[in-house]
Amino acid sequence: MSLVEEENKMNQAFESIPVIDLTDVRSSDEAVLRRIAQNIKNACMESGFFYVKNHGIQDATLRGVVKAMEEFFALPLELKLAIENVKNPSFKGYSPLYSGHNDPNNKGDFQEGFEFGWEPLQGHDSTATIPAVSEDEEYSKHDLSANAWPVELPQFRVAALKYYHAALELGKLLFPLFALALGLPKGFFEDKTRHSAALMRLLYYPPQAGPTDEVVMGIGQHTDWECFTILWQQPGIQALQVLNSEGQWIDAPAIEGTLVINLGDQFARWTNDIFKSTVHRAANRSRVQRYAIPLFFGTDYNVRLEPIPGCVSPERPCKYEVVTAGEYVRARLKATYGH
Ligand SMILES: O=C(O)CCC(=O)C(=O)O
Ligand SMILES: [Fe+2]
Repeated sequence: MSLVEEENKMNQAFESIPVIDLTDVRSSDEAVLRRIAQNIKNACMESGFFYVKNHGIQDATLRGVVKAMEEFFALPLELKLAIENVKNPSFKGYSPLYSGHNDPNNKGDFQEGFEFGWEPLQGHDSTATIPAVSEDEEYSKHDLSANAWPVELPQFRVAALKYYHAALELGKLLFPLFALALGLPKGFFEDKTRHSAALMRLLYYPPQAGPTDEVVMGIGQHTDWECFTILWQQPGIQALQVLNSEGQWIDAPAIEGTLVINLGDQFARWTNDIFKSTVHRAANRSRVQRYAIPLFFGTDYNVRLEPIPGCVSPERPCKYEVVTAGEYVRARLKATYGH
């Protein structure tokens, strides 16, 4: 059965998000990988969201980055504004409250953020990754420019990059599984993900207890733009919600020991919407601060987002104009953050 035919048989709106066990993700046995890929495929076709457990990222690495975030966001505002993203040619650095407009109908996202991209981390084994470069001059400034670290906190950079590299490694293990899930050779995305167009955002959501105001969300409803996002969310606080096809917001609780993986628009474009890039939002209605860390993992900026065979048919023609990943991300950045 082709992917289009399989899709036609699915008509139930999802009501929960599955947890997938990655214990065997490093296996060299393709049959083992195929079993994991089958679970991933179901989740991708249904909601585009799943949790992963036994993902291999050390607790200490996560504790390190969370401590670093707490210290960073507690700095006086003027020190954070010294590295505000608008001062950086590739918009790395700090973003203040309300500066993002993920939902253009909102008054701004009620979150602070810190964004950075690939940088080598000495003594860590994923330094073999080459930095993002683009053959397209227009986009190269976006991925090549240096990160903007806070000088006051030297440990912040180390802790953030340690987690970045660990999450990047996990992301690289997932691409072959997505390829298998789509019935493609395992290495299909290899030559399309050489430069790790992966951006990490450290997010801080101040508490928003009190009467619910739908207009003030921590992050307004949106889809992500890349292939997939690896999201760590702080345990113990319910904030993230995912919209199903019946217009219901389904809670995506923070499950201890897991990460959320959600697909973004690049995968929706590769697959002509057979893999879902689903609308989601988050608001911290608790009385304590909440932290979250997405890593947005895309293909290289010069890669054209063309539909994969099996995802188009005469009844399901290609829904999207073919653009490069860089063109797409840049257009979304402009619409959301004005740069
Ligand atoms: O904070 C969260 O749980 C979600 C963040 C998110 O959706 C994003 O940054 O794209
Ligand atoms: Fe998102």
